[in-house]
Amino acid sequence: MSIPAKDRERAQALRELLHHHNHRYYVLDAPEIADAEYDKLFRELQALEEQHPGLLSPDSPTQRVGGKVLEGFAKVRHRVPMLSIRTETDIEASGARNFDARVRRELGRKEGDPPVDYVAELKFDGLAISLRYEHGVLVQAATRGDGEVGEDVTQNIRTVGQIPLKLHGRDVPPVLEVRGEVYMRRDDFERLNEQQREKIAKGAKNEKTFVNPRNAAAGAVRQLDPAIARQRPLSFYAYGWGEIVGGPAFETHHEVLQALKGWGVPVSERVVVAHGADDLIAYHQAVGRDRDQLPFDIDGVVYKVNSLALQKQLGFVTREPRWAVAHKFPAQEQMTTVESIDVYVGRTGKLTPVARLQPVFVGGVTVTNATLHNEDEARRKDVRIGDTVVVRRAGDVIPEVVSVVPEKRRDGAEPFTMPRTCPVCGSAAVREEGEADYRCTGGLFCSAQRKHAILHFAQRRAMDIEGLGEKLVDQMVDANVIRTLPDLYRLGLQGLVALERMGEKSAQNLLAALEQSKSTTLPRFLYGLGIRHVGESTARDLARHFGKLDAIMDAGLEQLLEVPDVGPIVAESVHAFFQQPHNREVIEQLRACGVHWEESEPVAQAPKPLSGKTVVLTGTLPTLTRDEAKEMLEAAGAKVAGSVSRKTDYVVAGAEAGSKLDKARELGVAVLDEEGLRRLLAGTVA
Ligand SMILES: NC(=O)c1ccc[n+]([C@@H]2O[C@H](COP(=O)([O-])OP(=O)(O)OC[C@H]3O[C@@H](n4cnc5c(N)ncnc54)[C@H](O)[C@@H]3O)[C@@H](O)[C@H]2O)c1
Ligand SMILES: [Zn+2]
Repeated sequence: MSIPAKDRERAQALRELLHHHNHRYYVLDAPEIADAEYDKLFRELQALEEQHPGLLSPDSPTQRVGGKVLEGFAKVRHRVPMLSIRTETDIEASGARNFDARVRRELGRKEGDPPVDYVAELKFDGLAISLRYEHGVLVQAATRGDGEVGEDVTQNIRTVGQIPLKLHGRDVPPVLEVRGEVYMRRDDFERLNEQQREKIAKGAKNEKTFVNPRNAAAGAVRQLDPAIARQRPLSFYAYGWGEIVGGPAFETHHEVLQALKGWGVPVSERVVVAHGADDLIAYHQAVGRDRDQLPFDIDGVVYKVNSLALQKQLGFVTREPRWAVAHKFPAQEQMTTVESIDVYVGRTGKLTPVARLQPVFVGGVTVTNATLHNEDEARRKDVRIGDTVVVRRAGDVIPEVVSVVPEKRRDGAEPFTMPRTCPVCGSAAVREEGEADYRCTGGLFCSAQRKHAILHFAQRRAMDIEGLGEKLVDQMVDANVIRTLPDLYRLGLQGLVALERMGEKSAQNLLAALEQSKSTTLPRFLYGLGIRHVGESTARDLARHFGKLDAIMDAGLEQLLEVPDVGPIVAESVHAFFQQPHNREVIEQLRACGVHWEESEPVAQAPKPLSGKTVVLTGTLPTLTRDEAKEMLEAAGAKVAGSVSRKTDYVVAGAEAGSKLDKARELGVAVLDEEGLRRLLAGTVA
């Protein structure tokens, strides 16, 4: 039967595509597509070739293990080929039955015959390596390469602390090839990428970040410079073997793993012997549950027939043994593109940059966006619009962008910058010193913060509006009955009763509570405005100090700083809040609605003795620590600066004062000792 032209063309296209991605993945350690996507293309080609065996060619990616030997490494011909593993396509735990059924069929087992014994292992997501020990000494380490010929990476592998250079214990075979996976733990990976980002930020040209731990591990092992390989933290687990000459006779796979462990080779604690399909299913489920807690990535589990005699009987097909299968878990990482970076405003005014993604199925759900947390984080990861990114969703954790695929960045993509105004209401967005987040300062006006603002305003310790709870606020805001605080005082009976689940009686009660709340105090009202850092006690301090709301609204930073217990952060926050015209407008409207309180005259405050003065501390004082002196000065209103300039009013110098004292003398700044400092604080020095 002839093969339709379209199938022939598709198969050709798939072969080329897969060759390309193999090269990126196995040779360059820099994949451009997610594994799940690669697997899909791979299966499509497999299906076409099964349907039309005439399409099969020996160089098809389906017929050989993917790797190629990198120039610069010596070649190693494997005495026993390093194969791949067939992947079970049914991703459900019950998929283990397919493998068991296949094995039983091929072994000619009938229903009622005893179950086959298997070994179940984790499928580590790293790089296969073959370690050759001769008389117990590591003599060569090789990558899998194309399965027949790999790369000699002995120098690099010697730097992996977990790999013994010498085996110990009894009966070590004179020749022993240990096969296993070199991998990178997740925390080591995050740390490595962090360092890479720092290097790149400092202008290093030939550095890059890695897409995932697997590629980082592969890149480290296949690094031509062992000094660089040494800096990459790698780990290792053994799961098999190649050539063995001499030594004890083994009957099962599990026995060999135990022997390897005895000789000092790391073998995972999670290797188990399983009797039949049910045990395999239970293993798949248990590992699936624990997966997120493991310190390294696995992409599934592997089942192997335990008996070596049965393994031999089952044999191989082209690139895979018939006695083993990989049973994968849903991918936790996928690649996708960033369509835009939006800034989301939370109910308390916090601005969060969010990457809007081309929808992608990862970790069992379709993900359309991933938080970038804050400005520093977005900059650190350097995510830009149009970028191809790796998105990770593990367990119930919210999806996050792990890394950017640097090769796929468009020309001219701009780094992300945080807007300086709130994208919802246009008020200034500010980031306080020492904080990671920007916040909208339009608390009373911003629709993103509406519900929060109303609830805060209504609470018992603020305006005390009884009956105005969370459910009702949600309902009124969602129905657009209330947009800003003054709307509360414009509610009528009709409007309220029209709300669902609102009886006439409760509506009347609410109106009465609102009416009553109009008569309040300045501290309650101030607190109710929800100004950041203004709690009840600060509201009281402000009210007492200024007496009148207008005085607070018009106060400059200097004046605010004169209030006892008000420091720069609070002053800045109060100032910024009342600078927003929208906030002032809302306050005017509230007053126009009849909200009132008794104002008073400002409390005459003894001015702080050192207001407006700048002091520099240097050297060691006889009895005060630097922090104590600083605290005392600040409490007296002084600013404590780090360096001496013409603006410095005093330098307080202790023992071993250095260049700051010289500078003070040079500029003619007054110099005090501890005694002088105490007099200054007491107000007896001018
Ligand atoms: N994204 C891409 O562009 C791209 C390209 C090529 C391949 N890939 C991915 O590579 C994988 C195929 O590669 P593969 O042929 O190496 O097969 P594989 O990784 O799926 O399975 C075989 C490998 O599993 C490893 N392994 C881990 N734990 C094991 C255990 N307990 N017992 C035995 N082996 C264990 C070994 O290194 C072995 O070589 C697929 O997941 C595919 O998606 C991706
Ligand atoms: Zn806003």
